[in-house]
Amino acid sequence: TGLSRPQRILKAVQKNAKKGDPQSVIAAIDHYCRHKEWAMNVGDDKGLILDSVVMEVNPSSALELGTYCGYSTVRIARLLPAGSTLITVEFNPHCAVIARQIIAYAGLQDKVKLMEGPSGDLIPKIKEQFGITSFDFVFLDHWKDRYVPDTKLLEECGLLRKGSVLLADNVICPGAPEYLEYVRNNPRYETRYFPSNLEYTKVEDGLEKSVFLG
Ligand SMILES: Oc1cc(-c2ccc(F)cc2)cc2cccnc12
Ligand SMILES: [Mg+2]
Repeated sequence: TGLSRPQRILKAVQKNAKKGDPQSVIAAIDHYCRHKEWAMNVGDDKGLILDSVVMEVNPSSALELGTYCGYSTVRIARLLPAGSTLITVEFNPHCAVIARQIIAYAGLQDKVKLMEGPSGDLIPKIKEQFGITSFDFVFLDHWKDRYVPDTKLLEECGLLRKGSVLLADNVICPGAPEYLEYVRNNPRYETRYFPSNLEYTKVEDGLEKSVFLG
């Protein structure tokens, strides 16, 4: 009973962050999850790698699979150029409710479109719903058994183009072995592993960056 973990995270943001200041929202969540209670945000260590890849790609169109409370949504959207759109997909309606509030608190609601539902059902609807031809950048951070089917679906729906960059969280912990197998043995991808650690811990984890070659 009482507040859920996402609700406690939202409360920490409202208490410790400044409205309209994405960096303070990120810092408030990281402080709470490092010192009060762990949560499955990409976190500050892997977040620096995420930031550098987003800045390198400088995407006009970006997709995130797995919103959770919106921490990485804020990390990505804060770096997007004016006029760009980040679509984020969340399966859990309660998380979606919290994420919308955290994204709005950061002042990034105009750059972000949150879709609620299973990624496998929503990905085929993105083109018609948002008029997006393809994604420059995709962040995979949802359930690990969906990484391969959703990557194949993005290919089949023509949502990837030559040079599209996929960045996948948790390829070591909890692990996405089938996904690593898929991108590392596929001539249509140029892939590289960025070692880091599981959010707020010393446990090994990392991000796999894969460029679609068309
Ligand atoms: O970054 C993440 C971490 C974990 C996770 C949960 C329990 C552990 F003991 C270790 C890792 C799960 C995720 C599920 C979805 C997206 N990201 C996750
Ligand atoms: Mg993750």
